Amino acid sequence: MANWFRKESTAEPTSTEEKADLFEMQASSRALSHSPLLTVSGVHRSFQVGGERLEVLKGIEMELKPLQLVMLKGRSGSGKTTLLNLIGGLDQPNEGEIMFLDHAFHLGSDDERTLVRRKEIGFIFQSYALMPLLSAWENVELALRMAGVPRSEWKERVAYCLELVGLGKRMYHRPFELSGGEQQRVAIAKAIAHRPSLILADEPTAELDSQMGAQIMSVFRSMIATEQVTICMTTHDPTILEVADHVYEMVDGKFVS
Ligand SMILES: Nc1ncnc2c1ncn2[C@@H]1O[C@H](COP(=O)(O)OP(=O)(O)OP(=O)(O)O)[C@@H](O)[C@H]1O
Repeated sequence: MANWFRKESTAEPTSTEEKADLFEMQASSRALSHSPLLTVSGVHRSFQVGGERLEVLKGIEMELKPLQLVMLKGRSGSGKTTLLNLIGGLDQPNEGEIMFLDHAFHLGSDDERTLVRRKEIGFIFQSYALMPLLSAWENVELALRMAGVPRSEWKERVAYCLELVGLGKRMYHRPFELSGGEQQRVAIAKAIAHRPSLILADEPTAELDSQMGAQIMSVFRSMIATEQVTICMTTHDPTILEVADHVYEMVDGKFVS
């Protein structure tokens, strides 16, 4: 663990609880300081496909500042999801650095990145990724259980998150009893429930009509204000891009300005 936690005090955290406390302290001090939440420097990612090497990311430089809504745009296959996976610690670069809070995602082991991810990152996918047999309430509760949030906090937090996304009256519906926009709002409540500092969303509005897409963006905006979260998402939709604080355009594995 020596490389993983930057020493801001002389005592290394040892237990999972101590590490969790440290994450929270780092996240809140980061939000106050306005220094970047995430920095990507010189990142390359390639894949071996058959006998060939496919260069997908070719030197990415990027920064996410606290409380920003940042969007990645680019043609299909340009590398947006590959980058989102690296930022979320689901994958590692072949070259370059990814610093998230004070964690070096390019160096950490799978287990170390998983620990940070569970605590600090929420994911939202185009296809909602809800458990079909569980109600909206149970889906959000499951996210809290997975993140190790004490059971005593679940009830209040689940109710709060579902209210935040405007589903106060649909808490006990199962996914098939909800519209696409409502299902995506459950997915958002799930992603935010454990109080992450970063939300990563891959095409969160792609399955929705423009009115529902606009509603999701308005939920994102209120989440940034009330939950002190930073959001990085991919989109193809030009009307949605207008809402962003910053847009990175990817062309063939690189950002163009
Ligand atoms: N694990 C992998 N192995 C091999 N090739 C991969 C892998 N992951 C991604 N790729 C390739 O990398 C390229 C970029 O894929 P990526 O999913 O990042 O694009 P994208 O910009 O998100 O596209 P879309 O908008 O269609 O989702 C594609 O050509 C894809 O086939």
